[in-house]
Amino acid sequence: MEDRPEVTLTAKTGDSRSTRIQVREWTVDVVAGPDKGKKVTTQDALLRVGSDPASDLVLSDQTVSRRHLELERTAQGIILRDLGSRNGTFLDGHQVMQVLLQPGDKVQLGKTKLAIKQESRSTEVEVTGGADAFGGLVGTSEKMRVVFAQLRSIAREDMNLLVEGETGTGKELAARAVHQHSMRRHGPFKVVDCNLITEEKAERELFGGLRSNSEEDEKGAKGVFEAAQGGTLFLDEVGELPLSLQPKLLRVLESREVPSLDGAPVPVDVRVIASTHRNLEEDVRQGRFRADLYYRLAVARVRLPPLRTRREDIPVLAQSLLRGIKSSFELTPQTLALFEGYDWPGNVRELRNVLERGALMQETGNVSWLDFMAQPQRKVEGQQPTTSVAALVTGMPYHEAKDRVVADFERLYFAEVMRVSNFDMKTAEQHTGLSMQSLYRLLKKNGLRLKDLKNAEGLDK
Ligand SMILES: Nc1ncnc2c1ncn2[C@@H]1O[C@H](COP(=O)(O)OP(=O)(O)OP(=O)(O)O)[C@@H](O)[C@H]1O
Repeated sequence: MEDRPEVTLTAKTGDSRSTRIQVREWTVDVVAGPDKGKKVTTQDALLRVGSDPASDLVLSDQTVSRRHLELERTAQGIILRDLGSRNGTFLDGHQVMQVLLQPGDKVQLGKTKLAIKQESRSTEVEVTGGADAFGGLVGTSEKMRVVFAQLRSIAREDMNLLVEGETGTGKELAARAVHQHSMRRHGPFKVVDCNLITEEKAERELFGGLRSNSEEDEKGAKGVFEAAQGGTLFLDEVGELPLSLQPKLLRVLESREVPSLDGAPVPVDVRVIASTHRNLEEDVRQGRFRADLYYRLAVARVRLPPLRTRREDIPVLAQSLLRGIKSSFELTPQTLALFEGYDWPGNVRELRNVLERGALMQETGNVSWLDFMAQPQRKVEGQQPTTSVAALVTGMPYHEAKDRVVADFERLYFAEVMRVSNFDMKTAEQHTGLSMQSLYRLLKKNGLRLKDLKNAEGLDK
């Protein structure tokens, strides 16, 4: 780094209603190692480095861990955080876990060396002062207010949008908010989980052209593009769409029509919002995702920041989520401090899950909040597992008690079903008797991701 990183998000002008913010670009250069010459330039506040294809800077260096380190641009400068890498992160030969980078620092990880520098280029973003929500998204941090401003202006245009972010950061909520603030708000909002789109299902479920001979299809089930006519189609986890199907999706996006039963094309008027937790640009470079499709989808791009980089949002989010789960429980300053000190790997979804369980326990029993957080090292040693939720809700009105028990049951049930199904969705489909689509949505609703469940079993290193 030539210059010490300065404050990169600065309120420049503005009154109580509106503020203009300068967002500076910064670059991470690989200056030594197998990926020498590779670089990433970003305006985002967070950049993840590792061999995992979902990283922002993906390294092929075998001595680098999948999730090796992250760099966060803050008002104080750029903070480097090692993410528990196998071979460690070094500055001037000293191993570091978390450090504020100084000008000229070179970061060593495995055989790779990185140089980080702030660019002089910047973009001005107008944010509305005091706006702490957009649609269902809540947040008072500057990072979220920038996101709200971006989403608000994208909603007014009718362009396709790619929403990026880690699991549970609110990508689907952002897509819904854009729909609600767009000219299409009176039209439908349809969701497709691209994880579930197989070759066989694609024609029927996505494009609706070729239909099988089943009775349901005879009745004229439409593909989801037709069903979203006049509205918005949300392609959840678009990076999971098989390569073989990508040209078909591209064709629909380009021609704005889908084939009908009789073969004649039907015009479709749909805005597409896609989401991904992956680094799709890297997938394009690696040939896992078609470049032409990527550019069609990512006409506008918005990145949702992880919760650990905007801890100041936690109190307002927690209050809002508690209202959502109709809990009258009041969070103490101690609990909020505990929440603010935690990293929330599952982001806002994990916060919601912790609040659901924790509020119930605090209202009825007296169990530590630490019990519900995912990071095992934060759990209190020697504490007994919590007793059955059913036993704790008898003092509540019936409907409220039922909702609480069902939520608790679903989480336990699906986590166990996935475990005994060896984390195979097909097997779980048979076990549960649910359709793949319902199973997937129930897993998602309960904050259960296959990857995390496997991780917990030590299967996905
Ligand atoms: N900023 C926010 N304000 C309020 N609630 C939020 C926010 N972000 C996420 N949530 C809540 O967290 C949960 C997860 O959100 P959502 O499903 O939109 O995340 P996602 O990024 O699409 O997750 P995934 O990648 O796992 O599909 C939902 O209950 C949502 O209401």
